[in-house]
Amino acid sequence: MASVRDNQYLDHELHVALLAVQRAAILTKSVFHNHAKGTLNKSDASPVTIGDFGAQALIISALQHNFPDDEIVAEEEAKDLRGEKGQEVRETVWNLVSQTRLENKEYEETLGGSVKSADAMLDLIDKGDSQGGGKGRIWAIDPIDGTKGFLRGGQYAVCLALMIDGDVKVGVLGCPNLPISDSEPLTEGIGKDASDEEGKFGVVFAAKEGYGAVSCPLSKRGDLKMDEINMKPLENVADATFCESVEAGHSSQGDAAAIAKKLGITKPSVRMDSQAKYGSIARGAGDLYLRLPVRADYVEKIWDHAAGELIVREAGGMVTDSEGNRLNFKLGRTLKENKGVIAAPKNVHGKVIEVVKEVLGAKQ
Ligand SMILES: Nc1ncnc2c1ncn2[C@@H]1O[C@H](COP(=O)(O)O)[C@@H](OP(=O)(O)O)[C@H]1O
Ligand SMILES: [Mg+2]
Ligand SMILES: [Mg+2]
Ligand SMILES: [Mg+2]
Repeated sequence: MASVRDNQYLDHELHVALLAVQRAAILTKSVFHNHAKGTLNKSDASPVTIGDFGAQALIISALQHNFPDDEIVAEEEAKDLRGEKGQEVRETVWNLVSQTRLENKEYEETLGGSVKSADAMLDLIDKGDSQGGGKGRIWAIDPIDGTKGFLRGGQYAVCLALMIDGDVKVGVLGCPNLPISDSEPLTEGIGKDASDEEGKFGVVFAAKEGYGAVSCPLSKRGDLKMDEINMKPLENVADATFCESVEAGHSSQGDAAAIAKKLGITKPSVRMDSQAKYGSIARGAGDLYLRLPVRADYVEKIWDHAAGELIVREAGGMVTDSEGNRLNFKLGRTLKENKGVIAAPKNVHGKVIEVVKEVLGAKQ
């Protein structure tokens, strides 16, 4: 198979996305270790931190520099950082954004260098307000996915995807707290080699549609030494390790346990925040990702899935909703046609969906 690296189609996009995610991950890592996280509560009562704002500003700055005509759907907005009320948080975020750069100067130039001012930073954050849809080039950004994990010291991911006419073409996930090595077992917390070592920390996963998936250590320089990754072959679904959200409010852990039992799975679930779940199964550290609706009225957001979905598919897996339908990224900022997410190796995906339908159907 052609690899992510050996074809020029969308190569600049992939390169910029990889560098932008690495730079943003340097910022989030520094917040994770050195700062009060400056948590605010959003209107839906979910948290957002200075790390989320700073990472979004840096990623959008890099995209605007390289692809000024592209649209951007990003999770956060700058409203709470504006005016007198927002001054303190704004200044903290600005400090972070103005100080964070890749150590490799050439790479930093590729990203367009620093943001010019605090006001420019706020405007960049608000450039992520596209309504999305099925036409043209649209980037989806989740600057910190798994904010609750980030606050708890668990897993989180910096997520960036490019959609063209509603199809995900490029996906990048920076996971600063996952083990660097693809052969480490599935982990809930910080991997033993995830700490700084020659400027390396955690892992970045990437995929380009039709060209496979890769992983590479995150590094302060922005170096890109990529290895191909693949889902682990799984002959018997009963032997699977499955992962799910740490947050019971995001995915029904009771339904997942019932599904696992019916599939004959005996290993306990690995609970992990964020799209690190997609990256982990794509590199064969686990087999299944089950995300089962808790509330009928919740609609999944495109930035929570776009990058991870492509990475799992390109690593040889299949990703659908709980009814077996592909995720539809063409409908705006949300996946309004889909409920839940089931990611699995292709050969067992049908069996898993059958059991998911039985278990969810029996509740109605
Ligand atoms: N009721 C709900 N059901 C499913 N997902 C939810 C949810 N409420 C919030 N989320 C999403 O779950 C994401 C985290 O997923 P996970 O549980 O896999 O770590 C959050 O992303 P953010 O942390 O970017 O806000 C948020 O968008
Ligand atoms: Mg959020
Ligand atoms: Mg998210
Ligand atoms: Mg987020």
